[in-house]
Amino acid sequence: MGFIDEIKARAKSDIKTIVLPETEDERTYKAAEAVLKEGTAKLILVGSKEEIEKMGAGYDLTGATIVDPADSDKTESYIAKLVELRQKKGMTEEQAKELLLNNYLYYGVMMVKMGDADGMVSGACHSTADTLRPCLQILKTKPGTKLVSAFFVMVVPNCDMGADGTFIFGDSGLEQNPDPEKLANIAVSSAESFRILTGKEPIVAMLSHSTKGSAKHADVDKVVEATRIAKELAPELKLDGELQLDAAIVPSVGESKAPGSPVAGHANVLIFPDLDAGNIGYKLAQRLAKAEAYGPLTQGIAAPVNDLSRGCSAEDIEGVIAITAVQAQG
Ligand SMILES: CC(C)(COP(=O)(O)OP(=O)(O)OC[C@H]1O[C@@H](n2cnc3c(N)ncnc32)[C@H](O)[C@@H]1OP(=O)(O)O)[C@@H](O)C(=O)NCCC(=O)NCCS
Ligand SMILES: CC(=O)OP(=O)(O)O
Repeated sequence: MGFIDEIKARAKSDIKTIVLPETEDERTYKAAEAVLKEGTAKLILVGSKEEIEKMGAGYDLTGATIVDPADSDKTESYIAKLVELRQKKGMTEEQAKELLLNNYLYYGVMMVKMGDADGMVSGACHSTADTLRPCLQILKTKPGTKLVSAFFVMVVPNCDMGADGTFIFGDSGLEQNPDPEKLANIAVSSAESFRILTGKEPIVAMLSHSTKGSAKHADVDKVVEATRIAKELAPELKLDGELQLDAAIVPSVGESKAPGSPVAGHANVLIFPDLDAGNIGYKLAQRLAKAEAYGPLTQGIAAPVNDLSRGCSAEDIEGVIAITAVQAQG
């Protein structure tokens, strides 16, 4: 069974409720129909009832719950809770009401916060910043974590590298220019996400344009320092750096450029030095190697809320809903 089929089977074993707030986008309905048919999650569609009826007319949405913030009896309590949570940031009742009635992403996040849903998937027609900001503001980090970061699960066809073609790429969605400490945290969290989602041992490469001192630059120093911190944070992890991409995933190149490294040539978790590299890297693999790309998935956040690329397909949304449901199983 491939990665996403295994995830769907896991999702079906303990069904969770996922909110979809992008009811203005056709892909939401196509994905919702597929998820409901397959039974990977229960769904809540948030939006204007008239719009959902109109846009969803051609789809079988049997079993989905439709919540219109304008007439839901929960809206008042969400407004009060949002004011309580964001009062220190100057949020007034009018502002909370305006946000919750007009921005369905905020409404969806409040449903998760209040325990009325287990997770949320959004981002097909909102930028990552607009999708993740409400999640970060309202849900915050999970206990014991200081940093939320984002990763993609990449499934490369006909590939014997990584875990039979499956990789995690982090951070490819959120942290723009992580310092060494943040980069180390991204590495440790990404390793944990790999273990949770694939059930396999993570082998983590801290990527750079240099392998073991082959180039000198402050950017290389950053990755070397991040590697040191990550090893301190998680000494049991198979993690090494700094490694170039070929040294990280191609066994023969790994042996010649980084002999003796426990990671070189075998990495399945790729940690990029910054968001330029991570975001460009995942799109290269997706578009040129035709890899399946699920994400940006968040880690370190208090509840499972996941983003999408605006370039995603309905099938990508369907996959991310199943992954979110599995994350919600804890
Ligand atoms: C997500 C993003 C908007 C957060 O940026 P920001 O400028 O810090 O936004 P804000 O200052 O409004 O932060 C919102 C809240 O999230 C918190 N936050 C931001 N980044 C965080 C992180 N990585 N981990 C935990 N909390 C974080 C802030 O502390 C703030 O909390 P507060 O409002 O309670 O004080 C920003 O990191 C971003 O734009 N990233 C790039 C996204 C992108 O375009 N990716 C490429 C496509 S995938
Ligand atoms: C992940 C990503 O790049 O998102 P978008 O394409 O929406 O900017």
